Amino acid sequence: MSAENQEKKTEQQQPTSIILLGMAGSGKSTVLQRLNSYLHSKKQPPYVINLDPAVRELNYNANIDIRDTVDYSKVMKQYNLGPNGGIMTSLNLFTTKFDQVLGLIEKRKGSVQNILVDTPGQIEIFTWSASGAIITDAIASETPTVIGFVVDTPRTMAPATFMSNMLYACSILYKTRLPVLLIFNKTDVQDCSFAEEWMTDFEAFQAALSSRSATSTHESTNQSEEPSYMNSLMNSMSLVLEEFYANIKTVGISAMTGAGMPEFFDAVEECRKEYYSDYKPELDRLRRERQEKSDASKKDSLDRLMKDMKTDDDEPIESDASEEEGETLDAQDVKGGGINITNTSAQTQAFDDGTSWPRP
Ligand SMILES: Nc1nc2c(ncn2[C@@H]2O[C@H](COP(=O)(O)OP(=O)(O)OP(=O)(O)O)[C@@H](O)[C@H]2O)c(=O)[nH]1
Repeated sequence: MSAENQEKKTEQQQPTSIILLGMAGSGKSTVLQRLNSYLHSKKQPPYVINLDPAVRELNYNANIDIRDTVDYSKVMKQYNLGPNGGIMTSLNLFTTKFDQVLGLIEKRKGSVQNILVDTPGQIEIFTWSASGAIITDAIASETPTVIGFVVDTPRTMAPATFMSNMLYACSILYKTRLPVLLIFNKTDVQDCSFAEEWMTDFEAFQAALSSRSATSTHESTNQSEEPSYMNSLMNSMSLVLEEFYANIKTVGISAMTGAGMPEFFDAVEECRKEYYSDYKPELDRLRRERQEKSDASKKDSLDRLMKDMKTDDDEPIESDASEEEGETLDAQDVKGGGINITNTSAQTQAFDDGTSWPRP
């Protein structure tokens, strides 16, 4: 088999990771539950990861659940944090062990077709934190990854809410560099055709803006109360987002009734193709650049060290003192430059270091 065919075959065997993001209450967990049950009904059970440490009850069975590893309420108490700080710190602690999650994903690659990832309700904690970026990058470097941005369709009928969602989705696209699928959820309450029209027809969005208040989901009869700066700002934004609209995929679903599931997976398949054609080459290029930079900096340090050693003492160095005394360096000493990194008492209590991952 040629190398190209072999590569294609390996690509086909990779499961697709779908990371669900969205504003609080948009329905991420319900969507995940629906996707999970749909895939089970198709005899293609997915691998499910919950990254929300603060959720009380999950309405699906997660293979990996952050709550099994980090105790969110203990983290809050011991570090004196509020709810958002607690979620962020829990995610940071979990990220330190994410290599184990990747190991489990690696093992399941041949047997699952989809990996579903649920994220914390407070979207900014995941999208704008270092740990969120590390987790997303780690998953995306391991498997073809799609960001599923869940939108609450009935609420997005207000032009300002619609625009906020679009700007957020756009910022996530630029931040993660991964294919984004806009999931218009709750179509049992409100059909999403109006939003798709606003995305393709600028005049339709303008007409909606002039017939209702920017923050209202209904058409208004009293148009004089509309602040005109808001309308013109949103008109301009809509024009700016034209390029984004042209390249983004959308799908309407109802997590409640299960409508739109086949269309959802068709759209995911399209995004997966995009990942391989557009995103993966870019990710590989960035990774190569990072590697080259790190190699160059290592070589530079080594050269300087050799130079210093030569000027300090012109005689060649024959043996290391520790070797003479029969001591050996362990990996920890080498990596930490002799500094011992220890867990704080709070860390050891809140973060169960010895956890063997449940239900892998
Ligand atoms: N009618 C309708 N309601 C839905 C649908 N999907 C979710 N909901 C409701 O929306 C509310 C929020 O759903 P969740 O799944 O908790 O949303 P979430 O985004 O995970 O919430 P956080 O994690 O707290 O941000 C719940 O009351 C759900 O029952 C849907 O397709 N149709």
